[in-house]
Amino acid sequence: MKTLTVDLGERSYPIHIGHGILPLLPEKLAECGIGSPTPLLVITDSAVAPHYLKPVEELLRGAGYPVTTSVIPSGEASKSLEMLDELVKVALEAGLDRKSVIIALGGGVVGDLAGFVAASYMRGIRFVQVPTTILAHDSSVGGKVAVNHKLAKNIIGAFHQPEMVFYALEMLRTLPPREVRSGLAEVAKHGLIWDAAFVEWCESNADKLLALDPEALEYALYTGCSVKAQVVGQDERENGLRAILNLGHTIGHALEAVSRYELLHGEAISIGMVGSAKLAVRFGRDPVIYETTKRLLRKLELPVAVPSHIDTSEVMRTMMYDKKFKDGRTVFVLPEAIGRVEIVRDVPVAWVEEVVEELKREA
Ligand SMILES: NC(=O)c1ccc[n+]([C@@H]2O[C@H](COP(=O)([O-])OP(=O)(O)OC[C@H]3O[C@@H](n4cnc5c(N)ncnc54)[C@H](O)[C@@H]3O)[C@@H](O)[C@H]2O)c1
Ligand SMILES: O=C(O)C(=O)C[C@@H](O)[C@H](O)[C@H](O)COP(=O)(O)O
Ligand SMILES: [Zn+2]
Repeated sequence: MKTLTVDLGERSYPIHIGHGILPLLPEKLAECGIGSPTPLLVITDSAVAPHYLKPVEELLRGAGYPVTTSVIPSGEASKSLEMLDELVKVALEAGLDRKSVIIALGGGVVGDLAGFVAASYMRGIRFVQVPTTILAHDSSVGGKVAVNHKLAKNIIGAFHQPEMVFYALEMLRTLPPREVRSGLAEVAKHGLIWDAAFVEWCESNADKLLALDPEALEYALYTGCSVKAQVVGQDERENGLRAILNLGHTIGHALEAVSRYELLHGEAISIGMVGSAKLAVRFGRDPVIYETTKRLLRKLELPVAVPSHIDTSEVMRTMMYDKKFKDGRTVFVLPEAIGRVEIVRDVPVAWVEEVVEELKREA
């Protein structure tokens, strides 16, 4: 097992990562100040529960924790105010108080939702991330928790850091192949924003990653978590640097919403990252950036074009709700080289629209 730290002063926390570490969960909980008999509410989803809820529950009960469980429907639709309401009811009926702890056992949907329940229940209780997807190497770190509004993704949320991230990689074995690919988009993103050598490594090891080779996966997820931890450690609340983690997300979030979440998060972000590379080339950056980005994402078997049925004007309208846009002015994260990005203001809306159209023609 390896351990990283998200360095945030009194809100610092460990990320434990490794294969076969699940049995260590109670011990690691106790180490971060959540000793038994702290009451726990384990929130998970309907696709994760059949594999992992019972073992996790047995482990925790065996260590003396009183455990309540709640299983939400799997899928993005669960990141909603209705589900928040439902989980608050569960928490109240279980008698959770301000000393209780929520355990988010699942992917980014469970993590974002359960984290937001933790951020808002009784004005904030502690929570722990137990990620079960590749994508969640990103979502479980950094404390962005949220639900969606029908007009915009992640628009109702908070910054609420977990007490610990416990990443037992043996749980990734049951991931459907499409979810494996989707998660690899955020792995690629961490390379593209921060580490050119890691981008090269991902390209050379794409086959191993897609086949869930344990060693390759552990290296990639450790590296991805470490990039995220470094960025969040320098800018917890996205006053500057942290915005780089949004590479591909301005176009990507709009595509996700307009596709009614038919496109998975990583798929939409993959297309968005190709769009950002195209925009960078329009600003005079080296076309090699675009070619490398696209080649890497293709190697990871991710989509690199906008599905032809997506309506460009709806994408443009939805994009205007982006949290980075201020006073109607566009703000984009664009690559300036492989492994390095810049924040660019006032990207002409016409260029963005043309790029989305180009990406559609390439479908
Ligand atoms: N907070 C953040 O910083 C952040 C970062 C990136 C993404 N996100 C959010 O994360 C969400 C996407 O996360 P995701 O891709 O993990 O999606 P997800 O949570 O929906 O999980 C993907 C699918 O895999 C299933 N699943 C999860 N773990 C499994 C396992 N081990 N075995 C079998 N099936 C499993 C889930 O039930 C679901 O059907 C989006 O809502 C996105 O906005 C948040
Ligand atoms: O942690 C961050 O900061 C990120 O931007 C990570 C993204 O991968 C993630 O999708 C995040 O939820 C996007 O945040 P948002 O503030 O643009 O909704
Ligand atoms: Zn993301």
